[in-house]
Amino acid sequence: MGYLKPLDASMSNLKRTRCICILQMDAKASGSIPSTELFRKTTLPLGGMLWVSISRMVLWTLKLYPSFAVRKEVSEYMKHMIKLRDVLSELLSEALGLSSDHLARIECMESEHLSCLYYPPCPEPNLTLGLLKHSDTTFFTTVVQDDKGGLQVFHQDQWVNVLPVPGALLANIGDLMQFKSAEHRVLARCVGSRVSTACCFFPSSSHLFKPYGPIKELLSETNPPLYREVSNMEYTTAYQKNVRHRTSTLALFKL
Ligand SMILES: O=C(O)CCC(=O)C(=O)O
Ligand SMILES: [Fe+2]
Repeated sequence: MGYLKPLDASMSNLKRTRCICILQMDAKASGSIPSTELFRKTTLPLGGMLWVSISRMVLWTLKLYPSFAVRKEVSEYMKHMIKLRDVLSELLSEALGLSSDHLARIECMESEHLSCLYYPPCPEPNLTLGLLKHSDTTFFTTVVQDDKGGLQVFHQDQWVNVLPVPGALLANIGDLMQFKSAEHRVLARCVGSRVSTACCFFPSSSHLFKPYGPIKELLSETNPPLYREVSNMEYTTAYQKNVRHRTSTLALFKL
């Protein structure tokens, strides 16, 4: 990890991002269905139209050749991610002093969603971010980044580079775990593109309105709940509202 202070002051108010989500896939939905809505954010003023046009061409190519998005490798990758989720679920349960199947039983990470992100080179990386500062609205997310770097996590009041480690996966704690989720962002770079995949785990859509809250077995007089119960639907709705104002959503659910 390396610390990166000087850029931060000048970049903390940036609102422009330069990242295309080239594939979104819900692995449970009949094997693999590529989403046709592949955009993240397109808010570049200068040169933006050209960039958007190129992005649209990528979208059209994917629509014309949907098999691109359902390649065997993607399905295989998801199978491995699901196995990893099961192992992490057991390890996290045990680390909390619960039975190893506790988190699996409450079905808090039953669904998975894969995003493949493409960050094109940016002529003005000092004016644009690859991905704005955010926390994930998931239970947790695993990220694989290529060797270009650019991912940063907010730690002890500064942005810290998460340097790529060959063969390593990152596991990001998401908001639904209701610990302090890791705020992160991705820098834009002027030379060469960057790709990453983010595999998100969250409660299944059949539990959209199921309230999740502090685990009762872990509460005591000296360890009272810090957050109230919240459903995935309620949380996601609040998050989307808040993201526009760039304020913390977790804070809304604090007791
Ligand atoms: O591209 C990355 O390294 C991070 C992606 C990310 O944070 C996300 O998709 O939520
Ligand atoms: Fe993220």
